[in-house]
Amino acid sequence: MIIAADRFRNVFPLVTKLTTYKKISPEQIRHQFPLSSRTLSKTNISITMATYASSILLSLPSSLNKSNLSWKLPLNISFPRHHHRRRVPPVFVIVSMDAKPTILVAEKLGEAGLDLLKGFANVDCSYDLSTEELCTKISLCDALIVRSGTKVSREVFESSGGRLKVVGRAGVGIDNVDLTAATEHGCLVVNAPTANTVAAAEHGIALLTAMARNVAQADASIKAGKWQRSKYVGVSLVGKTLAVMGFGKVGTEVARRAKGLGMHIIAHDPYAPADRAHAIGVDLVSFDEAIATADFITLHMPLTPATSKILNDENFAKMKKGVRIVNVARGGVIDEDALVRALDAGIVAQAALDVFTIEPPPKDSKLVNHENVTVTPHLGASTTEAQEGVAIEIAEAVVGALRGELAATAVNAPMVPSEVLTELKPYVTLAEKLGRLAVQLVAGGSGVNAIKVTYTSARAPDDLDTRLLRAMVTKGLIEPISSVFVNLVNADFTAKQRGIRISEERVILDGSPQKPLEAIRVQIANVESRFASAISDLGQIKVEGRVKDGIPRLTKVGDYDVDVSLEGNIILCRQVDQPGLIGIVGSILGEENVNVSFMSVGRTAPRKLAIMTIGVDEKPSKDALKKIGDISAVEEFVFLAL
Ligand SMILES: NC(=O)c1ccc[n+]([C@@H]2O[C@H](COP(=O)([O-])OP(=O)(O)OC[C@H]3O[C@@H](n4cnc5c(N)ncnc54)[C@H](O)[C@@H]3O)[C@@H](O)[C@H]2O)c1
Ligand SMILES: O=C(O)[C@H](O)COP(=O)(O)O
Repeated sequence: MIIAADRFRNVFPLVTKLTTYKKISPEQIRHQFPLSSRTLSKTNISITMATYASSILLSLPSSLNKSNLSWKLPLNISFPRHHHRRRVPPVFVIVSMDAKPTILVAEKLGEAGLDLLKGFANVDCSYDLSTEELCTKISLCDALIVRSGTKVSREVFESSGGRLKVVGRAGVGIDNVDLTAATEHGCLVVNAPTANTVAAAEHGIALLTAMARNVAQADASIKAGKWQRSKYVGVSLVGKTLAVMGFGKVGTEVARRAKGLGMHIIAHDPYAPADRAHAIGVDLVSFDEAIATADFITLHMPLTPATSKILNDENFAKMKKGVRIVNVARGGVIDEDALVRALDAGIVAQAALDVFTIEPPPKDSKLVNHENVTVTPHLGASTTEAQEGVAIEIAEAVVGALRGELAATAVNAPMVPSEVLTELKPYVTLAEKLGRLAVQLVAGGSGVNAIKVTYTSARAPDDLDTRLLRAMVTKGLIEPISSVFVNLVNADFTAKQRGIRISEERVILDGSPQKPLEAIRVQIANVESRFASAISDLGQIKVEGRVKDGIPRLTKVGDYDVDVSLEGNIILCRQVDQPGLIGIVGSILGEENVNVSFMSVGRTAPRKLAIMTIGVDEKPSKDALKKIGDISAVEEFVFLAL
C-alpha cells in the first residue's frame, strides 16, 4: 500500500499501477508514523526509515527530476529482514515528490503575492493554526509567511527539523518572531518594511479626526436608539498643534497629511535630520517641549527599551490639560494604566488606539472600555492596497531568499564564512558597540547623516573585507533608535534609506599584518553631543576602540584617552581631577545596589580635566544619576547602554 499526502496526487497514477494507495494529510502521516528515524543519504535521494516496522518514508529532494523516477522502489532501500519473515507488505509513505519548495502562508495574504508564490512553490494557506498545528505543519515547509498575529516561537523553529529556511513577515514589526531562535536554526527572516507606511499614516489621521468628532461614540449611541447631538460636540483640528513623536516613515506621512488639515506640526525624534523636517515645514523639538505644547500627540516611534512606557504618569503630568492622543505604533510605548489615570483626571481628554500592550486586549480592559477612548483592532496596515503591496513585497523577498539571493529586507544575521567570522569576531563586536556608543552621544534634535569609519590596520586593503565591520557599525548606529534590524545584507540599504552616509577610510600601518586591525574609529559630523567632551577638535563626535587580548575596548572618547572594556553599561564623567572622587561616585552607586564592573580615569594632566569611565551592570536610577551630576567636580556626564 502507498500512503501519500494529497498534494502529490499528480504522481499517483504512476504509483497506483503498482499498488493501491490511500490519501492522507501530512499531519496524519506524521501522526501515524513516528519519524524519529535515521536518514540515509544515497546519491541525491534521502530515505528515512520510520521506526514503524512496516513503514518507509521517502523524502525526495526538490532537485530530483520526477521523470527520472523509475518506480523501481525501493531503489536503494533494503527492507528490515523481519518484513520478509512476517510477510508484511511494506507501506510506502511518500511525503515529497515535488520539484517545488513548500510555503506555508499562516495569515491572509493579498492575491498578487499569493500568485507570485504559486508560480514558484507549493503554497499551503492555513489560517488560525494553533501552536501545535503550526509546529506539526512546519516540518513539511521551506518557508513560512505571517503577519503580526502568529507567534513564530523557538518551538516552531525546533519543530521544523531544519527544513524551514525563510520566515517572511508581511509587514514591519517582527516582535512576533523569535529572531534569536531563527538565526540559531539558520533560518533567514525577511520583512516588508515600506508597503504599509501610507496605510498606517492614513489610519493615524482617521483616528485623529474620528476622535476629535466622537465618530465611534456617536455611531454606537445612535445605533442604541439615541439621538445625542449636544453630548457629542467635538473639537476642531485647524490651527491646533500636533506633536508627531517619531519622525520616521509613518510619522513623516502623518505630518504631511495633518498639515493639509491646517494643523501646526511639531515633531520629536532624536535621530531624524532637521533638514528633512524643515523641508516639509515641521520643527523638530525636544521631548518635553513636544508633549507640553501639543493639543494632539500622535505616536510613531518603535518599541525599544528607550521608548517602552514613554508616556507614563510623569510625562502625562507635563501635558496640556485636555490633550488628545493617537497611537498606531506599538501598545507598549504607553503605560496603559497611567493613561487610564490621566483620562480619569481629565489630563488626557481622549485617546484613539490601534495597538495594545497585549493583543487582543482583555475584554474587561479599563482602557478599551473607557468612554473617551476610541479603539481599533491593529488595523493600521489593513487596507486592500497596503495588503496587496505588502504581499508582493514579502512574496518577492521570500522567493528571492529561497532561490539563495541576498535579501535587502533581511532582518537577522546572514551566514558569514566561519573563517572570516572567527578572525573578525571581536572586531565585529567592537564595531557594533562603537556605533551604539556614538549614536547615544548625539544630542536630541541633531539628526545623524554623516558617519566616517576609520580602520587602522597593517593589512593591505584587499586583505581586509570591511563590509561586515561597516554593517556592524551601521547596526549599532541604527538599531537603538529604530524598529529596523540591520545585518550584513541590509546595512547599506537601511543606512541609505534613512539618509545616513557612511564613508570609510583606511590608515595603513607599517608592521606585521597578523592582526586584522589595530583600531576602529567612528566619527559623526554635523551634530551636537549630549557629552561635549566627545566632540573632537575637528568638531565631530569621535569614539575609538581596539581589541586587547580578544576583548573589545573603548580607547578614545573625543580627544581623551580612556581604556575600558566594552560591556554592560558605561557612565562617562568629565571632572576636575581630584582625590576621592572615585569613592564618592562608587558610594552613590553602591547605595543603589548598582554593581560597578570597572572604573578608569583618563586625564590630560594631574588635577586638570579628566574623563572618568564607570562600567555598571545595571542602569542606575534617575536619582543616582542626578546625584552624580550634582557632585561639584563633575562638569558633565552621560549614561550609555551597550
Ligand atoms: N498599527 C499598525 O498597523 C502599524 C503599521 C506600520 C507601522 N507600525 C509601527 O509604527 C512604528 C513606526 O514605523 P515606521 O515604519 O515609521 O518606522 P521607522 O523606523 O521608519 O520610524 C521610527 C522613527 O522613530 C524614531 N525614534 C526612535 N527612538 C525614538 C524616541 N525615543 N523618540 C522619538 N522618536 C524615536 C526613529 O529615529 C525613527 O525615525 C513602528 O513601531 C511600527 O511597528 C504600526
Ligand atoms: O508592524 C506592522 O507592519 C504593523 O503593525 C501591521 O501589522 P499587521 O501586518 O499584523 O497588520
